[in-house]
Amino acid sequence: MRISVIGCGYLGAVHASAMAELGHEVVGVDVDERKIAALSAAHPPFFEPGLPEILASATASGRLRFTTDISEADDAEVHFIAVGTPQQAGGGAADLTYVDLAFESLLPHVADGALVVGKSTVPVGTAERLAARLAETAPHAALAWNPEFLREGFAVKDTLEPDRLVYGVDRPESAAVLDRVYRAAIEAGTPRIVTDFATAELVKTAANAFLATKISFINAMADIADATGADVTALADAIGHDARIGRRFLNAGVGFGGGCLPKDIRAFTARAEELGRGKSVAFLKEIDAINLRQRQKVVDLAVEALGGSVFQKRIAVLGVTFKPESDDVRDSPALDVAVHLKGLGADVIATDPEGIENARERHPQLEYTTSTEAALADADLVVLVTEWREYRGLDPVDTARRVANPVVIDGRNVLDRDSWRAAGWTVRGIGRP
Ligand SMILES: NC(=O)C1=CN([C@@H]2O[C@H](COP(=O)(O)OP(=O)(O)OC[C@H]3O[C@@H](n4cnc5c(N)ncnc54)[C@H](O)[C@@H]3O)[C@@H](O)[C@H]2O)C=CC1
Ligand SMILES: O=C(O)[C@H]1O[C@H](OP(=O)(O)OP(=O)(O)OC[C@H]2O[C@@H](n3ccc(=O)[nH]c3=O)[C@H](O)[C@@H]2O)[C@H](O)[C@@H](O)[C@@H]1O
Repeated sequence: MRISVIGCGYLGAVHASAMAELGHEVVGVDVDERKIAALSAAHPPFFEPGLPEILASATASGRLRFTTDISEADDAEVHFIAVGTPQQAGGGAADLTYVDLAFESLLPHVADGALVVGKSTVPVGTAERLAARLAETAPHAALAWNPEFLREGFAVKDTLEPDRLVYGVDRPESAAVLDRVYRAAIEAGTPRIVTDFATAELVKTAANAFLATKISFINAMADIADATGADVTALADAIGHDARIGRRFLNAGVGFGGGCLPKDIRAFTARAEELGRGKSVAFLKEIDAINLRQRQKVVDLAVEALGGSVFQKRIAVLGVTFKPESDDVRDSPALDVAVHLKGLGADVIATDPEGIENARERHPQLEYTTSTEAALADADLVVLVTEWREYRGLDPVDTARRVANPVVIDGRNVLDRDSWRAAGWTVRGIGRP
């Protein structure tokens, strides 16, 4: 099929490449010339495992090209909209400017019989509004909402082998078109839910709200564990054995960040308030507050570990991205902690395998190094805030020799406390003695 993907960021670049990998003819469109130049040269403009390989093979096959010229989307049968929906400046609601602009710029290029498919995460009601606009200007085309559930770090696999497909449609023909797009996944038995626009939009928001709630729940338990000497990791293991609860997303620590969970729960709250249903999701404000307190907790632990002040103390911050296997620093708890410690007068040196460039762009005031050894050298305190494999795998004996003072705050509860303590370290975790 001929497909266009409007917006080639973390979601769109992977989607476009994956669709071409599946055999479709794909054009990726973005307004960012640098991004398009990089993608056209088969260089991913961000770090995502597996993307370089499929981008290279799809580009070489001739089935994938990138452009800043939206008129090249003209002959596509399916147009995916994958532009950003960030948090509005000065409020919690989603900023739909990019969706609206992309949609308007696409309208003159929508052929009769084409399907416009929203992938961006939007407030419920958006699809209905855009469908009405489409009916005015391209009455022989249709709209669908097909939310995306990929995780950064696993984006390629999640796109090629999704755990479910959700189609929000207003006519059966649209579902049939999407079935052709996702034929491979459907033949592999992927569950598919065909529903209306509002439900499809809400499925996405609800899924992210649930995941955020799960993380804040365990972080709330970690706080009680801290007050009582209990161990939140053992608690999570024990409740996680109950299949109704499940162990995944019960890792206590510095909390959730990224370009999605934080802004999505705020946008959901704002939309529910607009609908007069603010009370129903008021708990999400508490989920957000618990999450942000985790960042402060790690900073407080650092101050405490250094005897009440971090002023002019050398602190090695391990990790700046919001999670491992990504270079994304959007709303990153790790970077927030580093910035906060710097603000308290600490001599912070932050390191990360992939995120330094993005971090430096946002916070040039911090000192960065890509070398873990250089970060650790003569540190008065080590703060692990993104659980990259290389930090989890640090040898406590060797690491103790590099630092000035063997004290570590394990902001992700990933270090083996016994072996670190046996090597002379003072170890502080989150919700663990
Ligand atoms: N990043 C992720 O893991 C996931 C993101 N999403 C949702 O997907 C959407 C996109 O997110 P990301 O890819 O992370 O954002 P991003 O910021 O990485 O990418 C958005 C892209 O859209 C481009 N763009 C903006 N206006 C445009 C226009 N008028 N025409 C063409 N391109 C335009 C930007 O230049 C940028 O490259 C958001 O709604 C997000 O919530 C959903 C699931 C996963
Ligand atoms: O809408 C989106 O963009 C995506 O948001 C999340 O994906 P992602 O942001 O890539 O990352 P997650 O793996 O969900 O992690 C989010 C944050 O939660 C934190 N987290 C995760 C799990 C956990 O147990 N504890 C915890 O603190 C991570 O460190 C990270 O900061 C969802 O998992 C995806 O399904 C969704 O498509």
